[in-house]
Amino acid sequence: MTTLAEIPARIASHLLEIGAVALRPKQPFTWTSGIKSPIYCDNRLTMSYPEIRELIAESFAAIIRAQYPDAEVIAGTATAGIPHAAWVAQKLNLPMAYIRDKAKGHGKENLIEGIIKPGQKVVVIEDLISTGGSSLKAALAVKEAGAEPLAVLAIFSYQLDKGVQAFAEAGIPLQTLSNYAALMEVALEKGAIQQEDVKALKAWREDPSSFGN
Ligand SMILES: O=P(O)(O)OC[C@H]1O[C@H](OP(=O)(O)OP(=O)(O)O)[C@H](O)[C@@H]1O
Ligand SMILES: O=C(O)c1cc(=O)[nH]c(=O)[nH]1
Repeated sequence: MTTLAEIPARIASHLLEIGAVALRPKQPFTWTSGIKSPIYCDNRLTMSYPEIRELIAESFAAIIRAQYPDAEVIAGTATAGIPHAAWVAQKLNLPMAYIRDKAKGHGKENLIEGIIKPGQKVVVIEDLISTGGSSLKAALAVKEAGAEPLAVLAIFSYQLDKGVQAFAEAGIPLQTLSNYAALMEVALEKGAIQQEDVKALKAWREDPSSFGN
């Protein structure tokens, strides 16, 4: 049995094992925020591993049962949060919705798909937090629908100052199953990265916006 305290290392270890974490310092990745980064974490790969996605869903569900027992809707962020939200909603026998990054340009032109009613308490499920921009936008959409975002839960956070501050300013609780610190520790232990990689990543994290420019 895994205790809650073991989850960050266990999830980090799984992400490394399935090749979700890529380092590419010489050919930086472009993140959704426009930030150039020597590291990319593709949590979407967890969908393809039933035992890992089950651990993720059960961990999210345990947090919601313990801390947000009033949750009435589980809402995924499009696209990578959607499957995890579906598995959590199924476990908790709660309604599920998802929130697009922008309203659909045709059909019903919805931003939110599924039902979120005014006054309902909503937990937002995201796969990853970099700047927090995407998930906070989703939480804002929940508010604009007249509902209450109780928290954002995500699989992984880079723990960047920008993201941490954005959540604090928005007054929305953020909880993640794993994070950058746990990933670095496990990756060093496993020999997946070397001390010099950690040093280079540290320099990038201190000023991510100017990296690769
Ligand atoms: O915290 P942020 O700076 O907003 O970055 C994190 C977001 O970026 C990724 O989504 P992406 O835009 O790549 O879209 P996807 O979910 O459709 O893959 C990820 O799934 C998060 O939603
Ligand atoms: O910020 C992003 O766009 C981002 C970073 C990352 O490591 N993984 C991901 O899926 N998106």
